[in-house]
Amino acid sequence: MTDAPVVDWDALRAAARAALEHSYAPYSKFPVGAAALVDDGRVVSGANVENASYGVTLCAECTLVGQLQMTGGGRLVAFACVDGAGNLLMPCGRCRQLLFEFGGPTLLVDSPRGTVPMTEVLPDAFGPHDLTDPARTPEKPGEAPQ
Ligand SMILES: O=c1ccn([C@H]2C[C@H](O)[C@@H](CO)O2)c(=O)[nH]1
Ligand SMILES: [Zn+2]
Repeated sequence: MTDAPVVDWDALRAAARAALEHSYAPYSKFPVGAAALVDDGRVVSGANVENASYGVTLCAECTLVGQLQMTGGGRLVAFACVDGAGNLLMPCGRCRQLLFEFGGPTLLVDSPRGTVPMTEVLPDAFGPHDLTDPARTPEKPGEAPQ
């Protein structure tokens, strides 16, 4: 049993708000900023990047995961996401799946009703553990199979 991680939620929310600066949301005019604590202490962030072909839009969580991978990978421990007014947002369905890959069931999500674990945000998640063929399954979430 590992101890609950120490999370500076104020700092994480501040990082999510800072990420808003990089949002490209000319169509929805709904900027989103996201930030996450990584198990090595890093904080990674992302912002939504929209497209004239609306469905091609990248949520803030997508660019956050891109930054995670491009700065050394690791496992997400805690996550926060805000709108342009700085209000906490819950990730959309697709992003819940995206976050599960890199945070697993213990990822803590900052929500308007308090901190909730991924098991509540995405119950009965489909994940790496469902790919039973070892050749296809990472050793642990966020770790690519060799
Ligand atoms: O979890 C979410 C949900 C929505 N958005 C973005 C996508 C789009 O640019 C805008 C309005 O849906 O909000 C995110 O970035 N993350
Ligand atoms: Zn999303």
